[in-house]
Amino acid sequence: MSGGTAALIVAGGRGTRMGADLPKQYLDIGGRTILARSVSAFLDLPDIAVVQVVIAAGDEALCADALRGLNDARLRPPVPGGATRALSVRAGLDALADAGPDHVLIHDAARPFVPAEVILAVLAALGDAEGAFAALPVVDALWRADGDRDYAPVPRAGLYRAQTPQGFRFDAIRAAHARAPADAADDVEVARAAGLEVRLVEGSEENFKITTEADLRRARRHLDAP
Ligand SMILES: Nc1ccn([C@@H]2O[C@H](COP(=O)(O)OP(=O)(O)OP(=O)(O)O)[C@@H](O)[C@H]2O)c(=O)n1
Ligand SMILES: C[C@](O)(CO)[C@H](O)COP(=O)(O)O
Repeated sequence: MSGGTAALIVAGGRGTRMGADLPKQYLDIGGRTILARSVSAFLDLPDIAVVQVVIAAGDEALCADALRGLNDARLRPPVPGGATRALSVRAGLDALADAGPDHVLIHDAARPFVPAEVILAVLAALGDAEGAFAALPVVDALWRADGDRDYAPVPRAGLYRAQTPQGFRFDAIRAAHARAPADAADDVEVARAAGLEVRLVEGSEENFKITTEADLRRARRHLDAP
């Protein structure tokens, strides 16, 4: 493959905040794993030419079980990530280099309900920007708390909650990640530090990240919703 758009699904975390017996991306929701749902969201789109999953070293059997039945030539064998999300992204970008994509959409495996329209909106924005990401405005009052008695209001005007996918020109984000700190919060931070122009596009409340057990209950309710 040369050109086109790659999807990079980061699944190298341990899910410590979930506190489950398995890393959260391998948990089943409604008969499919979180990882399989996230990967399928991109395989369902003909716009995606190749999908690369990044896992923690040693998770190969868990990943194979999680993705069993996903027989799509665009899905590459998983590669090992790193100790942080940024290092996992870097490993995934390096693994994609031989495919030579024009663009890459970087997505958390922990966001299994990403709507196609959000993915396509990020992809469309890459038509005339070096990067684009899904985000939602903060709509609740924000407080900075120190314990349950000492807190102060935080102005929320102009604040957004970043989601994924976060999409970029492939060569630009790969070069940026090669120089990025291992603790970069997300790929927008890496891109902007490298001077890339990154657009914000509307995300979705359906595109929530499964982080804690409460999110797992929310996800199961989401599937039952009419
Ligand atoms: N070293 C890491 C850490 C995180 N991730 C991925 O980045 C996404 C967002 O990270 P997060 O929700 O924080 O997942 P975990 O790191 O697994 O969660 P926790 O912080 O609770 O351990 C997840 O799909 C996770 O698998 C990754 O690929 N490599
Ligand atoms: C990248 C991200 O999804 C943007 O909101 C989020 O930062 C990933 O979760 P983490 O807990 O920060 O690893």
